[in-house]
Amino acid sequence: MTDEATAFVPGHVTGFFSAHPADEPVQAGSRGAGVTLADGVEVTIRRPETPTAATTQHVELDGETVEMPPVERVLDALGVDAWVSAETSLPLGAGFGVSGAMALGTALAANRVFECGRSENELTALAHIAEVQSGTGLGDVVAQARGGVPIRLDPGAPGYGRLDGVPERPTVEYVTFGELSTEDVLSGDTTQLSAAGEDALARLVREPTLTQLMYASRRFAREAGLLTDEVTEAIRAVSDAGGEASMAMLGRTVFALETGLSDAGYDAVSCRTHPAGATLR
Ligand SMILES: Nc1ncnc2c1ncn2[C@@H]1O[C@H](COP(=O)(O)OP(=O)(O)O)[C@@H](O)[C@H]1O
Ligand SMILES: CC(C)(COP(=O)(O)O)[C@@H](O)C(=O)O
Repeated sequence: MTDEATAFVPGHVTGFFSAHPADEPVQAGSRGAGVTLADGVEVTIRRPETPTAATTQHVELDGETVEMPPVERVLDALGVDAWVSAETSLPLGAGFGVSGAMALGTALAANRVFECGRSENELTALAHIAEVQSGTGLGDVVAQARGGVPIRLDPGAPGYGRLDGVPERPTVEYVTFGELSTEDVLSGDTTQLSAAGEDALARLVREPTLTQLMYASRRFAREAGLLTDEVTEAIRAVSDAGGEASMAMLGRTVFALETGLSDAGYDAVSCRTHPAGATLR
């Protein structure tokens, strides 16, 4: 038995997606594609020192207490009380899948500390359901559990969702101009956005390459009406400098292949694709 465990979950930038609600959250989710990042989230789970109500569900991110509904849902689903502390270099709420990473990392680490006896698919499903029920994500968790450049062909947790991938592991750069509330977008009318997402997926399935991923993502961002001025300007500057960039969903963030953003004069963060899924340290 151990009193502490730590899991690493890669960040995940979605290039395009379509929303697929379902009566059962395990079957709900998104179709789409994106890139998992070696810049991720380390989630540590500890048994509460004094098991009182005030301390049992305590979530910290980079030393600050945060409200993180998906994490609390995961702990409730496992029937455990824990202290959760996470560290990341990624900005929260800006399209990097931080909430999904915290949910999946919590599931993996709590399973070890409290000896819940769940399998990887069961833990991925718990985190996926928690994100869907919280309205903070639809497809990040299953993408983060896979790693690489995931293509989400069918929505849902393992056993329902179906994934493939672009067989490349690019270095990407990213720059963020701020948050975009996932909850607000997903709780609105996603009809137009999802139609654009389905078109983008059909393109990528026909041509599963990085160039097509970036082209389909740019087209999606425009057709979904999600572009902001600074994002549009950065994408255009990367294109003018001969690179390929698009908007990270859902955030006021731009990601580009290789050195596209720095070549266009932006002070960007460079990051490798994460080749595998989430893992316990
Ligand atoms: N300072 C913060 N900024 C944005 N979200 C925050 C913050 N603190 C806590 N949260 C919670 O984190 C979650 C962010 O989820 P989401 O918008 O999907 O971002 P991400 O792309 O990082 O997953 C939301 O549940 C939100 O309530
Ligand atoms: C794009 C989004 C719906 C939200 O992503 P984030 O804002 O990073 O939580 C993601 O969960 C997906 O289904 O692809």
